[in-house]
Amino acid sequence: MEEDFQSAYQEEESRLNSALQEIDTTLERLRSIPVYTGHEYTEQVLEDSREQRRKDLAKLRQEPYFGRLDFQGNDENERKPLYIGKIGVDREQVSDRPLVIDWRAPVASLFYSFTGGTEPASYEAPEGLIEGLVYLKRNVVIRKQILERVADTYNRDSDGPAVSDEFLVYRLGENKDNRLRDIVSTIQEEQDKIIRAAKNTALIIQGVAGSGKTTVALHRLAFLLYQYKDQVSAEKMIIFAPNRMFLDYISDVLPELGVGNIAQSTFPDWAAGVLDLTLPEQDATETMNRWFEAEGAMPEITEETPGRFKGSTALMGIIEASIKLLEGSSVPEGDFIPWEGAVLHRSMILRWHNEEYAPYPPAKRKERVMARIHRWIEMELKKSPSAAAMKERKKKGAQREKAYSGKWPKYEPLTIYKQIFRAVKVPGDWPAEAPEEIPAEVLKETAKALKKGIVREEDLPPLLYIHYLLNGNESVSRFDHIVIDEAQDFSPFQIAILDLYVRGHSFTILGDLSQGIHAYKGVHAWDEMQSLFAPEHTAYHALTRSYRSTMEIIEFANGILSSGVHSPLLAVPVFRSGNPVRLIGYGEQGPECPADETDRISAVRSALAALSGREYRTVAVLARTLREAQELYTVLAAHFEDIHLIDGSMTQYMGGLSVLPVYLSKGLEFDAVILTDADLDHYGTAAWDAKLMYVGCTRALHELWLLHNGRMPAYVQATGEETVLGWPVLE
Ligand SMILES: Nc1ncnc2c1ncn2[C@@H]1O[C@H](COP(=O)(O)OP(=O)(O)OP(=O)(O)O)[C@@H](O)[C@H]1O
Repeated sequence: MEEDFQSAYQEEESRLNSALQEIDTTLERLRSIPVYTGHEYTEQVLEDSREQRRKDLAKLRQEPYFGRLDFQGNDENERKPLYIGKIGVDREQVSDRPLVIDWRAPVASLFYSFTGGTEPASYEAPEGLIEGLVYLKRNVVIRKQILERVADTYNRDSDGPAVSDEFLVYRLGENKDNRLRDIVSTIQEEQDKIIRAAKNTALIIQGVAGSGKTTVALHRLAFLLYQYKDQVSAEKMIIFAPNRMFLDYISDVLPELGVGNIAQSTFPDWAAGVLDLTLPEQDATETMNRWFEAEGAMPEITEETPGRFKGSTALMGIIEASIKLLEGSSVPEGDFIPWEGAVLHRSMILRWHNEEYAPYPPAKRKERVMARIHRWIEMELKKSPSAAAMKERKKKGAQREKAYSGKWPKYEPLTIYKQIFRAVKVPGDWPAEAPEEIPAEVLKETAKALKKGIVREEDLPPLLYIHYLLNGNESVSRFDHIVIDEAQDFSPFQIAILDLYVRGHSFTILGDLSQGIHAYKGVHAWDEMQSLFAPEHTAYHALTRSYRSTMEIIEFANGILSSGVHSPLLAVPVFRSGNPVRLIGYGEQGPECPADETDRISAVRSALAALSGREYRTVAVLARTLREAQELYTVLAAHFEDIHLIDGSMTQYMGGLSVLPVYLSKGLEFDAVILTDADLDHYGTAAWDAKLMYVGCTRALHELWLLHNGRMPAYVQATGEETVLGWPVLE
């Protein structure tokens, strides 16, 4: 075994040296060609491609590839070692086998999809299905040109037919810094299927916590840019994420994959841009406070909860009907008379409006009709008997034109939205009462907020829809692809709106219903979203394997899922074992928690002190509410360096020691997590409380400690080998 390893290592070292030499020689040759700065088009194109190659090779020199796959196609007479890296590079002689194959290339898909066994494997190439035998799947770790590790994940010539998880487990065991990383060297089969799925589909992915949803979505973007390079561009792709700090957290992955310029936004930021609205900055925080900071049980969520109703397609119907009503009565009453003696009959204006410009949306239609009226005025002016009369008429005509334009309905989304909720005076022929389909409580609350000038996040989809119905989307350039992360917090209405702004229903929609802590506005079942698309335009995938946490943490979190969240979607762990989950009561004593240090803050301090010897790079203290997080932070800041409070307003994730309310931890991960207040005073027995607890527990990669004062909810079960009670014994 050791001998095999030695020889594999030597073989790879010598291949690395020759690859580096080849890269250097090519690079030297390319650098010796003078840079072309002239105006000849063909020369410019050649120079661009040389420059791209110089850049690729310079990058490749540090870490040329990460994997090797030995494959022999059925119609080939020898097995070929294929080296797979983040960037593909051809040899100087293009007919030769590439020096490095891009991980997104068709043949490289075998590196991910091959799951062992002696049967032939196949991949889809442009020329058709290629079948053959895989002999070797090998991971190599190269850093700064040094070969650090060689691990065979599959070897046909050895005994075991299965693909080994050893390298994956090694990778997962590493400590993390403050950024999400690429996973090109260890993408798993079920993830690869999603990454390489066809472009024009609304993919809906339900994935348990830590199943790689965010990571997979980012790799998928890189794949789409490679596979459909003539049809899509990075500038026309967008990622929607829950907040700006999360966008910062994921911001390194795409550049690592050689992809730049993809827009990243939160839905409110994007919507505010389309609507040209300035949203009050505190809005999201206010909504969070309403739902997460209140004492006692969460209010019941029904279809009449404002966020749920305003996110429903029922409201879309109400808006459509209201705009129709407005449109039907938009041409002002009476003929248009620019000055005495000239008459443009309303019947003519109606003909323009209802027939000639009928295909245009209302706001555009009004623009066209008014432009036509303007042209009519100019023709009439020419009939003036004298220059003086013309001047007089011109002045009067302009005034009346302006007045006439003012009599049209105000085609402005916020005004119409306020009218629908009867927060302002409604147009003359609208009924005084609001549409009866709007639940009374929603009507009252929304009208009250709108009268005060408050626009909430939940008001954005309806506002956008009104904007769309008024103006159409002809003038905006549509996206080539949209990624929606944490999609369980999105409403069907949001998705329906985004579908108007993307070509070919090209979506990657990822989320986890078990983490649906924003159920007051998000979906409760994926069908709510899937039913927006025709069956041939949508596909559903489930990711059940979880990569983030140790087996102990996953098993423990599964207990919360099954007995608290009541979800059948349990996570399947990778075989990576770590320390047991620790449950500690404040009142308990231990060698690291002296008798007098029995309160909450002392317990957290003791826990942090105990963990500090373990060299974790990111540690989180998760409180139940923001207020409690703030209190903890104030005290801890005096004792610990590199400590940060995450309060929802941050735009950057700093790593180190973070103190935050549990609901803001969604999407993030930490080497170690201390979840304070894991007791019945802070987490009730409802599924929603269990979801919050599940989110908190699944943030931990290697270590999870729960501190509690008194009884814990029944779904926190201290059974089995994966948990241990009390403080650790001093080592
Ligand atoms: N195939 C893989 N190889 C190595 N690491 C992986 C793989 N898949 C996922 N991971 C790691 O697992 C962790 C979780 O990934 P990610 O945050 O993308 O998951 P998620 O499903 O979005 O999680 P959550 O819903 O809990 O926020 C990350 O550290 C990621 O690097």
